[in-house]
Amino acid sequence: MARITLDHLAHSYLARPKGEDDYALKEMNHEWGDGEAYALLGSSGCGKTTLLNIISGLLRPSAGRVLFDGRDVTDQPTTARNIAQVFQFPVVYDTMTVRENLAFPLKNRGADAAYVAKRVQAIASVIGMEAALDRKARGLTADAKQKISLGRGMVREDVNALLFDEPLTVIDPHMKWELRTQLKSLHREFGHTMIYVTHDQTEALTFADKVVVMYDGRVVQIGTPEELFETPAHTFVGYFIGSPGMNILPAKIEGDRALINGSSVALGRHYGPLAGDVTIGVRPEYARLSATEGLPVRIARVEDVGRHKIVRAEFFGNDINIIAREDEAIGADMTRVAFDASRINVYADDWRVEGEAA
Ligand SMILES: Nc1ncnc2c1ncn2[C@@H]1O[C@H](COP(=O)(O)OP(=O)(O)OP(=O)(O)O)[C@@H](O)[C@H]1O
Repeated sequence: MARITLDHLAHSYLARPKGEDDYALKEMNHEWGDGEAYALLGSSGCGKTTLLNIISGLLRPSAGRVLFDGRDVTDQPTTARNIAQVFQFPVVYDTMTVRENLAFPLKNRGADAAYVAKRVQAIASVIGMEAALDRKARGLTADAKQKISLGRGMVREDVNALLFDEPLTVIDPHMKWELRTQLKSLHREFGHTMIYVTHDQTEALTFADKVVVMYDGRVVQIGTPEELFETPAHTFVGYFIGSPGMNILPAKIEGDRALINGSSVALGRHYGPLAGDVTIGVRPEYARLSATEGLPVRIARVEDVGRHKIVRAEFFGNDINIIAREDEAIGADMTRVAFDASRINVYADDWRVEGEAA
């Protein structure tokens, strides 16, 4: 397994990039820990696949270096990097049996027969295909073929890293959950460095120790699911993670208070003067309706989603979402919203500002 270093890494698909906008990946410097499971999360076109292809060696970056355990691999082809990859669509040999497909990466490297047999059996059990081991891959469903691809990706124990590019797209929803859980337990067992590309936050949050959130060619935050929830480093993270995402409300900050349309809201921390476009971020979980407390709000509708209710409302001309308990009565007298001061984040030009203890 390897520690992966991205050193002044940047990529443009243009031959002569002029400004920053011409870069699919803006310059980044990161070190990803040996044996950790990372999810690369972001919306379509933010650069996830570009970054994964640079790490795997399918793409040479236009600037910077990639290092595995401190060793420069930037100019090495994929085959020399000793990594396993699983793509969105199945890569299997139709004329081979499931067993032969799973054994292929091991036999290719000259592993001995007893080890291959044992390992194939273990992986077949992880992907739930023990009963189909002697069937030809031809004729299997796309779902089953993708499970074989996942198995082939995981069969070798000696790889530097395991890279997944949206591998569960063709898998049915129930199996998705099961495979994700299996991947996670496999990671615990073998400690592979894993990088998993997805645009699905549930997939990212259940799979990864650390989630790398990308936006517009940049890594905007690397954090645990809890950090992304509690202290999003960028408003995009606040908005993208959570269901619904964080409320972003224009405000003026004065010390330990935010002014919204002239009304004052307590903050958990103290802030110095801020430049740029200033907003506060409040998760719907940390906003509550009240008859007496807080600022005026107008409820537009209430959605009962089973576990809780999502209240869609208007707040000084902005949309705001509030999560209410399932058993909470929402009467006509609920005309105010109050926020949990210690959970409010402050942003200047979309980046989180770290306040001082009040
Ligand atoms: N081969 C290419 N040539 C030119 N531009 C490309 C190429 N591949 C990707 N891009 C551009 O680079 C940017 C990043 O694309 P990339 O595929 O890395 O994003 P992504 O986050 O993986 O998106 P998706 O989830 O849709 O796969 C996009 O603007 C895309 O249009």
